[in-house]
Amino acid sequence: MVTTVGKVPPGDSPWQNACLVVINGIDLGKKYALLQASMLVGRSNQADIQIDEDAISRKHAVIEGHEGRFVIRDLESTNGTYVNDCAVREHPLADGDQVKIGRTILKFLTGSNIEASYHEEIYRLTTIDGLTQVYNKYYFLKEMARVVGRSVRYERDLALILCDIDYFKLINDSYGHLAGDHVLKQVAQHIKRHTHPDDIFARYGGEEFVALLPERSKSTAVVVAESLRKHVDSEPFEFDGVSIPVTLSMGVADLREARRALGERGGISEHDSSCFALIKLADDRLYWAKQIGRNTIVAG
Ligand SMILES: Nc1nc2c(ncn2[C@@H]2O[C@H](COP(=O)(O)OP(=O)(O)OP(=O)(O)O)[C@@H](O)[C@H]2O)c(=O)[nH]1
Repeated sequence: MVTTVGKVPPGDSPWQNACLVVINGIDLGKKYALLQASMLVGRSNQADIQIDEDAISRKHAVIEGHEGRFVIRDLESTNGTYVNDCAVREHPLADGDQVKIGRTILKFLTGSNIEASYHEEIYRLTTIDGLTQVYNKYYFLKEMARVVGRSVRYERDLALILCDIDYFKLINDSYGHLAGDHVLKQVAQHIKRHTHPDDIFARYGGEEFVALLPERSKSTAVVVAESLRKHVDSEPFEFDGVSIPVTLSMGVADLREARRALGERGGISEHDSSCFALIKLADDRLYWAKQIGRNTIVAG
């Protein structure tokens, strides 16, 4: 039997219908078609999938394709290769799997309509944060404008919680970036569990999250925030068998007080400034929560 290793001519390849798309990290949205029987992933400029990131080894992993099946193999890299958050030495890839090397996440796509899947994925990238899989800031601000408009029109309550992980840089520095990423994902899941399906919750920045609570007063939002704060404070965050202490600081505000602070009334045109005023009020309070010692909530 003769096995041909090397470039497969486009059009003849059962592998042309597979690719990796960067969903987190440098070159977001970049697509790598898996056209060769063996593709090297690493920092080296010899790599077929070259990712210039410190946390990635020069020859980090290899993806091998045979008869439409793909396997990823770690090449004894320093920081490991992960598939769907599990460290792997060698692992078959299935459609939708997320491969993480260093800070980069690549999504494996395969199937008969790879272009459609790819465009769907690109659309997801405009609304969903690749690391935490919750909404991103772009989506949040768009939705917030809509919800604020409705709350003003019908004079309904609307509260906002802005939440920041304390000393997150120290977590990265002490336990490594992979541990930091793990904490971000866990915190996102905790917030999700503490919010209502009608709430709009997003990753707002590096280690900052935001939740908009329609038809809820500030006092209700404070109860939600306090329960979340306590939960995260007492919950063990574990990564690679190591326990990481995590706490949150939060600023809480509501639309009525934000609009009072703005000194405006009625009309459509000021929705943008109402959004801005609400975020600013919560952000000022978050700043105070940090100043007075962290692991706390400021709401007024
Ligand atoms: N692991 C990881 N780190 C990130 C990510 N995004 C941002 N960061 C890091 O988050 C850190 C934020 O640090 P700072 O803004 O100094 O805040 P902090 O250390 O949390 O300090 P306080 O907010 O004052 O308690 C920076 O070191 C960023 O590099 C990410 O996606 N993953």
